[in-house]
Amino acid sequence: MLNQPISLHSVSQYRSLLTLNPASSPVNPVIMADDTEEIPSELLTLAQALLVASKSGSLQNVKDLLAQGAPTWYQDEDLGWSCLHYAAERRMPELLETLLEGGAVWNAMDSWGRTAGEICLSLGDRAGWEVIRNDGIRSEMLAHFLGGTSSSSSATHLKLRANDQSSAGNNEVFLKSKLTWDLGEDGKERVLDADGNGVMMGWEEPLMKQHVALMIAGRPDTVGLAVLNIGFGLGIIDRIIQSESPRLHIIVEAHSDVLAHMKATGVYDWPNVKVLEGRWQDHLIGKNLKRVLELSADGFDAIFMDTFAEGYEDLKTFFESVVPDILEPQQGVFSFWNGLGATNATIHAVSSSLAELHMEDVGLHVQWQDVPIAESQREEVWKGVRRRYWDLPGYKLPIAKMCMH
Ligand SMILES: C[S@@+](CC[C@H](N)C(=O)[O-])C[C@H]1O[C@@H](n2cnc3c(N)ncnc32)[C@H](O)[C@@H]1O
Repeated sequence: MLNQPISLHSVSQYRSLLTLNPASSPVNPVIMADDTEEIPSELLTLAQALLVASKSGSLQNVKDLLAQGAPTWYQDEDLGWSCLHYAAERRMPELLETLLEGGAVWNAMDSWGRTAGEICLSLGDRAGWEVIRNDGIRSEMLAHFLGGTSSSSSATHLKLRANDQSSAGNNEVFLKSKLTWDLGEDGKERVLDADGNGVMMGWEEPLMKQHVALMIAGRPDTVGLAVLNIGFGLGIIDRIIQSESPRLHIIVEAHSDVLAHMKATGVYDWPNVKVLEGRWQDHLIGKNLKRVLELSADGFDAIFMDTFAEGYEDLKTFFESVVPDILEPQQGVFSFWNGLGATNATIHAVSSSLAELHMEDVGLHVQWQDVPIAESQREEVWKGVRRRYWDLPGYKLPIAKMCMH
């Protein structure tokens, strides 16, 4: 596609905060109008003509400019809009297709962190949005096959491992960070790290309920279930799992403050609970995995993954290298907190689809449940929290099972 540096978007997972707000994300320099001294004047003229044509010209006009080499990566100074943003306002899917074929970047963000996809959504233009989303999936898959997503070989692709050394972006730093438990202004319990990032917040309880309902729903004998949960946090999901009386309930937790809290509140004494202290990587990768399987020889009926300050690559390692070996192959369900691209609807959709394709690669077939979460949009929920880790009205909840061929 193109080699110019464009806005760099980090897709974070697990409440890491390197999302899409330009004020807080590690954004590469966007090529905007104020960088004009770096752009040869003929190219600049073509770039500006393409913005105008995308905004109000004909499709042929846009095609002609692309044929002349007009750059699709240029974003104007006022709004930070690219040709794709202007085209998105016109509800012309074919125009979007033409620009994307001409090299426009599906996830270029404007000054407010919105992609052209958000413009389509705000206008109710589903067809236009799908054109952009599908291009995003194609382009991210291609980047993945070429090995470009986890390294930073191209600044235009989703960066699946956030380059953030703070507590919210680096698991090692987080695990040394002091945690505090308090009540938010919404009256709900929350746990914050030393930087004031929300590690887990009470507004998520209905979501956690939904995860358990969908993982365990329709199972006739919940008493017989073996469940594995990664990441205790506030223990919301573990309490819900306990109410289903599983025969085995393993909790893997790495943070010493959380472990101390669990001891102090009697979690270690819950029926059939076994707490594995340490990182999931220590217990579930390599030879130690065997020890966990000895606790449930047929594998686990439900596995849930919800950590903090880890990236998509960690989640991918989990579902590639752990899940297929320990999920009960007939009925077992794997689910995870889907915080992928959590502040931008288009990026949430594209990164969820990318995860789906990666799961298919290892024989996990995923179905998505669209869950509305109006609660997360309330202002008081986020008072006293450094940054929102979630900013969407809807959540794509994954339910994955091994494909039986
Ligand atoms: C978001 S909270 C989990 C919330 C939980 N689902 C609930 O319902 O309350 C994330 C938890 O994962 C733990 N954690 C982070 N990295 C981990 C790792 N690599 N292995 C195991 N636990 C980890 C954190 O200490 C934290 O307790």
